[in-house]
Amino acid sequence: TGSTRPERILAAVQRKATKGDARSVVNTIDQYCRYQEWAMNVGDEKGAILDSIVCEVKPSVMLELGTYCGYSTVRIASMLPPNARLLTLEFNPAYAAVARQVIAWAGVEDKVVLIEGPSGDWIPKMKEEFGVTSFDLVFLDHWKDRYLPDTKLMEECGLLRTGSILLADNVICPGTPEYLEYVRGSPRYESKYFRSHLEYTRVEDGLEKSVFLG
Ligand SMILES: CCCNc1ncnc2c1ncn2[C@@H]1O[C@H](/C=C/CNC(=O)c2cc(-c3ccc(F)cc3)cc(O)c2O)[C@@H](O)[C@H]1O
Ligand SMILES: [Mg+2]
Repeated sequence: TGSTRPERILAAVQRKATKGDARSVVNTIDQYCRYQEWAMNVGDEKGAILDSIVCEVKPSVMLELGTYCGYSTVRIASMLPPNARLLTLEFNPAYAAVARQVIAWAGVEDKVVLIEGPSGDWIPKMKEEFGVTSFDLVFLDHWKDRYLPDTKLMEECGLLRTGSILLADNVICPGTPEYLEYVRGSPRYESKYFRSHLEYTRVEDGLEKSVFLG
């Protein structure tokens, strides 16, 4: 049995990226996925928008839904101050195993808690298991039809406070129509679209930033 795409991405990181250098890991994955084989990382163009929002918000506690290979996990963690925490949820054990090694190679494991399992099970346990009061920033990048149910679940679990920010990837491609309709139509959110492109392509895509108003 051959290697999987995430395993090949990890091999590229361990071969080419400087150990302990998060930016080198990010650049290596972007290089590999642009010139060797495409993969569903948020990528360099949308990643720059993600960086600017993480820098602006300066979250103390952040949640990422859908770790995959850990590309955005490393990107975000490299922007966080030492005492900030990034919790990231991944339910595919093989992807989680790759992500743990990518996160370790980047040297950001002290800021990251990778939780293996489905968001639907873990979101209701965030307070009791991880001492989370509320999330300052949530990056949604998992199955697109789960953005809306998981947002409603976070609301119900009291994990969003006035000013909490949701940042959603792929609102155009593959698209998250129900989620967009909800956050753009709800009086409880102030939403803004950041136009960009699908990672490593010229296809339109973008990020939706939605501030929870309480
Ligand atoms: C129970 C399911 C919901 N809860 C979940 N809880 C925890 N982890 C979950 C998860 N869902 C999915 N995941 C994980 O997130 C990741 C899934 C991401 C889904 N992303 C996409 O489909 C995607 C797809 C594209 C894409 C765009 C164009 C195209 F032609 C082909 C693909 C681009 C992207 O940027 C994407 O993010 C995987 O690692 C998966 O195991
Ligand atoms: Mg994505």
